[in-house]
Amino acid sequence: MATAIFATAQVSSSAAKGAAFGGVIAIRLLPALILGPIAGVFADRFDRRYTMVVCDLLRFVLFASIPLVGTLARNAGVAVSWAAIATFLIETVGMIWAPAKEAAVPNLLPKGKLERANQLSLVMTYGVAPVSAALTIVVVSSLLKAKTDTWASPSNIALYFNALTFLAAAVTVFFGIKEISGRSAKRDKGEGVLTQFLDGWRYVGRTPLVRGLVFGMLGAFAGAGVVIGAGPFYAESLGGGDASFGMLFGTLFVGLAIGIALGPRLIGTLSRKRWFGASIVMASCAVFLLAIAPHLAVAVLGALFVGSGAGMAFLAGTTMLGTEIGDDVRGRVFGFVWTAVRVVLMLSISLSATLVGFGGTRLIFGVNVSFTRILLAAAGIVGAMAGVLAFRQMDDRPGVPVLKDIWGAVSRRPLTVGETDPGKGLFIVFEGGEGVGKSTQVVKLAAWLRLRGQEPVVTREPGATDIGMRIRGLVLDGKDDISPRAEALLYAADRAQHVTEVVRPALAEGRVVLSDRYVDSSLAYQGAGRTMAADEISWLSTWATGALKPDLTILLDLDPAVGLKRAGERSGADRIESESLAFHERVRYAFLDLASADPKSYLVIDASGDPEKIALEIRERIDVLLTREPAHV
Ligand SMILES: Nc1ncnc2c1ncn2[C@@H]1O[C@H](COP(=O)(O)OP(=O)(O)OP(=O)(O)O)[C@@H](O)[C@H]1O
Ligand SMILES: Cc1cn([C@H]2C[C@H](O)[C@@H](COP(=O)(O)O)O2)c(=O)[nH]c1=O
Repeated sequence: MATAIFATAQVSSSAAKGAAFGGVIAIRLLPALILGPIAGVFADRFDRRYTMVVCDLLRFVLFASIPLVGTLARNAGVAVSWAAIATFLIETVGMIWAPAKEAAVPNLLPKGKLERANQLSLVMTYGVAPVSAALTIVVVSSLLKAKTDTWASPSNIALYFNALTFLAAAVTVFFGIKEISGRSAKRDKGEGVLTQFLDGWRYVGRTPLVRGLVFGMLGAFAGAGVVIGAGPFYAESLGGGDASFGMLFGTLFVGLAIGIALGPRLIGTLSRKRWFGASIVMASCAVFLLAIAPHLAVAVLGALFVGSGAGMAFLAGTTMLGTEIGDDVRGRVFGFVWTAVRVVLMLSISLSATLVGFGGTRLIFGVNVSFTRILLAAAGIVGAMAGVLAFRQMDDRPGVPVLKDIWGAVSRRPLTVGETDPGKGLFIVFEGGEGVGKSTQVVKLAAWLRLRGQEPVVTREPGATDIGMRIRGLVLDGKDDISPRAEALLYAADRAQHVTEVVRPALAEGRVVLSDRYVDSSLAYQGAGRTMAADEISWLSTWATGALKPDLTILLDLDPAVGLKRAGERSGADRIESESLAFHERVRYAFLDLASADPKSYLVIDASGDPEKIALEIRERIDVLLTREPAHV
């Protein structure tokens, strides 16, 4: 806004003002075309914190230079030319900054909190920031009305302020968020820039999830572009003018905010992959409703649904880009998606505005139909097709009826698998990496419970049943190459038998069950360790256990290097213990992520301390649980 207003302020005729405004906007989009495809390589190749800091410092200097050059040159031609060049450079730098930032954020948060973080970020970016910017510019303009020709004109002040925000961001990221550099130290694998660039494109092409995300996002943005481009003519076709257009546009944004703010609460546990496709289909159907709306009231309803569908799809899409795509390629995927989205949006806005301008009205079956409506109907159909395509590419619950699944999630009765009453017992699970002391603590807690007159059932995974023992032999002792999917299924099979044969009967009798490992081990080892999709592993375990959840999970957290050393001193390394340290580090962080996403269900303990102190900490928590639940005493 500041740069476009600055450019228009430098010229006087209305044609020149229009050209200056449009020129600045066009220049802002140009770098996306030129630089977008390789911007992601920067984010994957270099330290993301330094990339962000350097980009912000450059933007600070460039923004400040626009009013400075204007004041010093005292020549409209020079000022506007430099504004255009600086704007181009700012946008170019922004193209490099954005994938670095987007790729860094998922490493700073537990996976379970990323959706919340994205909600906050989207509301700030598209809600709070533009409104505050518009208000600031109104206030600054009215305060400085008399000083339009000096260095302190409103647009100059806005630009200096803008420059300072980038300086503040650079300082914050450099000194305050050092963790951004944390997990990226081993990223440079000696590959050339071109190889990394091509690898990124190949990854987008061959990964169904990313393909689905790209189809869906591009379809949604093309539809949004058509709605924006055709908007003024559409308002006319409803018999309204600028006020109707303003109302529809405003409603679209209200819908967007509603989708982003309330969507996750509405759909509860529905698979995010299904939610993404379904939201695009919903937004596209609403675009079709706009096309056939007979009057403004129906069109306002349509705009509300277009906005909320788009908001939900945007939130689900950005969250999945963060949670489902590996750190090493995430920058390139973000770079690719943002570039494609900008180009599609720009093209669809300008093409649709041009087309409806020339299109006029057509006579169809004796009815006068404006070309705007035909275009909107086509956009609705294309968008819905993109949504269905995305849904099919990404569906993680094939065979589960879609509408029933959505209704189950909305009505809080998700279509889980054979969910049964867990009984009145207490189910305590010990989790953590290798050698953290789970078995040691299970024995200590069992002994304490016996002193209190309880007879706990002590069990473990894998291997608590006869079948489980054979599975344990296969997954841990065998030298065979087991594929990740087969491994996940073997652990799930052990778990199904374990729950049916040992855990549920004991809980039904009201006993306390202490299990050394459960579902979280699969999420951590097969999900994060083997880098399989977490929600697929989760679904498999839910199916295997009939959705039986522990009452408390005690997570013993320890540096894997220390744990593996402890375990190695005890016995030789098995198939999983022999995995790399990086594998075990991923496992550790996955356990911590799970605990921080649901802190009430976990007790996280530093396992490097004295075993007796750890046992005391556990007893204190169990004591509270047993006292609160008289059935177990
Ligand atoms: N807090 C502790 N400090 C030091 N050593 C410990 C501690 N707790 C347990 N150990 C020792 O570490 C080794 C591994 O402990 P334990 O078998 O209880 O771990 P675990 O988590 O069950 O391991 P795994 O998952 O590999 O079966 C044992 O030799 C045990 O005596
Ligand atoms: C339940 C479960 C376990 N694992 C792995 C984790 C360990 O390496 C072994 C079990 O050995 P322990 O000495 O009994 O702790 O199996 C896994 O990868 N996935 C799982 O679901």
